[in-house]
Amino acid sequence: MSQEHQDPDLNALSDEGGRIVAEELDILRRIQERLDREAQNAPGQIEDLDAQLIELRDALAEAKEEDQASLVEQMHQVAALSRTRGQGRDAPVDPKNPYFGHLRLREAKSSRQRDVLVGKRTLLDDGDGLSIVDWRNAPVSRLYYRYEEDDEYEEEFDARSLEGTVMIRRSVAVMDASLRRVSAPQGTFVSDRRGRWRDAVGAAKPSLEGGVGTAARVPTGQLGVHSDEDLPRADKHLQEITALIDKEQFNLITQPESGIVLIQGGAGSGKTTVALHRVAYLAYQDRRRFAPGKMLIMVFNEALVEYIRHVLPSLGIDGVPVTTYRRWSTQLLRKLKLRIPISHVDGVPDAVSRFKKHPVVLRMIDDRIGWQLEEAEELLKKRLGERAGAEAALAVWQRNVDLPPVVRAERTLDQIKADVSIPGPARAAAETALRAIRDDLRDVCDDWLELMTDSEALRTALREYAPGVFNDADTATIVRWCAAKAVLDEEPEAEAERDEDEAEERSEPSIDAEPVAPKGEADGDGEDGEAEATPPPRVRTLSTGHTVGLDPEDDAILLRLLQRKYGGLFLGGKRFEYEHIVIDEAQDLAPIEVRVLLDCATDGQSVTIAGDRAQKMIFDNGFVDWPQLLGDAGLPHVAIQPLKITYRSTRQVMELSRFVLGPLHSPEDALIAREGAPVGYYQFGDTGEAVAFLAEALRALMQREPTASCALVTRYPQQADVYHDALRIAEVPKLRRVGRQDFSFTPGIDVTDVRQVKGLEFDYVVILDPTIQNFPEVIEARHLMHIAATRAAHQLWLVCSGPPSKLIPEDLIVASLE
Ligand SMILES: Nc1ncnc2c1ncn2[C@@H]1O[C@H](COP(=O)(O)OP(=O)(O)OP(=O)(O)O)[C@@H](O)[C@H]1O
Repeated sequence: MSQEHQDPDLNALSDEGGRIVAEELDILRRIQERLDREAQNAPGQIEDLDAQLIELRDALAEAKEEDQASLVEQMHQVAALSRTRGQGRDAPVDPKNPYFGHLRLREAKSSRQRDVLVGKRTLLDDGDGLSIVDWRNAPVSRLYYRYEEDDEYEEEFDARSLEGTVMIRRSVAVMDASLRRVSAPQGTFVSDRRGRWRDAVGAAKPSLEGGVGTAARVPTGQLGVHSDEDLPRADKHLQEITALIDKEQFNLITQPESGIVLIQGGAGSGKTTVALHRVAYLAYQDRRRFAPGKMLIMVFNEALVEYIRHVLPSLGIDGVPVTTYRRWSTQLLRKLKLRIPISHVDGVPDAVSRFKKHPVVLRMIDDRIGWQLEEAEELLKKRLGERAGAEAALAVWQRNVDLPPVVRAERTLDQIKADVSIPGPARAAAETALRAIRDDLRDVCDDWLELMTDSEALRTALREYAPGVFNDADTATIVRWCAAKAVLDEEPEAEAERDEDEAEERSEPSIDAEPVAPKGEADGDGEDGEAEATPPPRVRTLSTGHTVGLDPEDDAILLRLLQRKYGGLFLGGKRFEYEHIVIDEAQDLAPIEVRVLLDCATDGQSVTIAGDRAQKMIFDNGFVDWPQLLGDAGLPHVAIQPLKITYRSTRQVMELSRFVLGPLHSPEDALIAREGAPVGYYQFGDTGEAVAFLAEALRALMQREPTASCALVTRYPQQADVYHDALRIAEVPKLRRVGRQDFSFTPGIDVTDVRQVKGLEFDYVVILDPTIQNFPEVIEARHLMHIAATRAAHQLWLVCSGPPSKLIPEDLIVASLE
């Protein structure tokens, strides 16, 4: 039902609130009437946008100064529309949800006022002074994101400087064609479904002042801070987030298309939000270059894959592959058809995993390639001997020094073959040598086997490049485990005979291999199809009963070897690459993995890296801080862009989370978060008592706030099983046990363990049994408890049925006993 059919009741608002809301209702009505008119009058009519552009350009040349601003703006809008339509992806303004921001601008020169609305599509001004600008149309929407109400603005549009004052800046929520919320500097006003408007309380934005006095008051022992389920909440609708994006976030989203943007931000500061909006922004700027299939979003776990896939359509970028590193690398390696079967073994010893993620491996790869090239040159020289033309042939090889090794050998071979100025005998000798060199350089499986099984070289590298990192026992484990990989070099006879075609398929990758479309490679959809198309994964079983296969960490090593040898990854003769790559939660990747990803970006390296040093979950990748990761990944000069405001969690949650982090938290980070309900600590003698208390609180919560999401988070999965079973018996509604990242992202109660919840968000979080055993005073426990706590948007409880962890502030525990 649209707003016009309702009878809004503004009686409960102050005069100012009433005036603001009435003004917004009027604008919405005018826009909706116009959209109705357009839909009736000209269904399917396609405007000649090019003609409009030319008209506007001519008008601009002759326009009076006071009209220029509006004309330039319209030109931008038409140009943007034209770009979108040119790709056949036009979508009209959605009358149910036409815009989310409102600016009233007064131009300095003409003193004329115009209303510019910001939304997800463009609607040109048809003379009534109202237009909608696509938020991705940066020159215009920049005014919305960069300026506050009453600010004077000065912006360059196409080399013209436009000046004026922002008279009004409001964000609005239109849901199902009805205006439901208006946020203005004067206040936030909300309407229920029946059109009754009121002032919103407790909705203060995070600010440096801390919004004192706006905390939602919650009776002790009650889970839940919202009394009115009718109230639309900011954090549940991504479209609204687009309205709320702040200046710093917008600056990051609209960074130049090329180059690496590294975002460091605390939990809930909007890193993922910024990264996804950046993808949408780039796609809008250049749909051809940043087509969905040419971008990649790499996230930490399957739950985030699912969550982001849900979100992409609302940003207009569905079709962008979203995946995890593991899935991506395994699928890619299978497509590359190496002669070693791509199947992984479990139970990799910690020391081995740590070694394979350590930058030492990058150095070992570089060293190995260095030796190979030296040996190659020696061989070439030896074969050429004193023959006439030897120097000329050698000079060709040396001239190609900057090419990737395999390409260098191939190119040199071709050039020498074609160079008739080199006498025949020298040419023939060079050709023989170069063929052998090329074949040797191409064999990355051999490289990998050598790296793993040359025990002496391994020991030396560990000693030299990672002194003190691996002790003698670690080194022994690494050498032993890796040496066993030698067996992968042997093709079991039965298998080789069983399927000759298959063996053929697994031959060394070649730049001229059969074409395989890169699209779908990493989009996750191919997982099943992938399994069908690729030889079933196999491992070798030794007589000892041990299975030998690749370790998960080997994927990155093999991919890196291929990149170094071939100058990239090639599928079907084409470089496998992306126009833009998002790497989320980058602190949990190893430098070698980041390096592999970066080298999958096209020239210009358009990459967004987001992460938080405080949210480490992988502890064996050697991550200490960004400068070191960037250095190891070959990016020493990338600037780190901070996001400082916490949007997800309240000040109370963040204060507790900082205490939990202890020395891992950098004290210079200011805490900017909105006020909220106090963190609750509840101590019980045993689990049964805790369950009884929780069951009551959760039942009441689900009754009061049926749309709420709540996570009950344990340290270990088995503990989640226990709580889940007990709560189920206690008939807690909408209860789910989430054990394998299979969140439904719907209202209800998810019982899960801390490793599942990374990157996610819930209205309420209860950490179950934060005891001294579950969360001891060690780095890993600090990070894990911090991650669990910062998933809470509104309220956090700690429910403990054992001696409490030292990571919980003493005064919180004491207060709970009073
Ligand atoms: N400018 C903003 N105004 C209001 N809410 C915002 C803003 N930016 C982000 N948010 C909201 O804050 C929450 C956290 O955002 P997001 O998940 O992007 O943060 P993050 O930094 O990736 O978090 P984490 O590192 O904890 O996973 C989301 O609900 C998001 O919609």
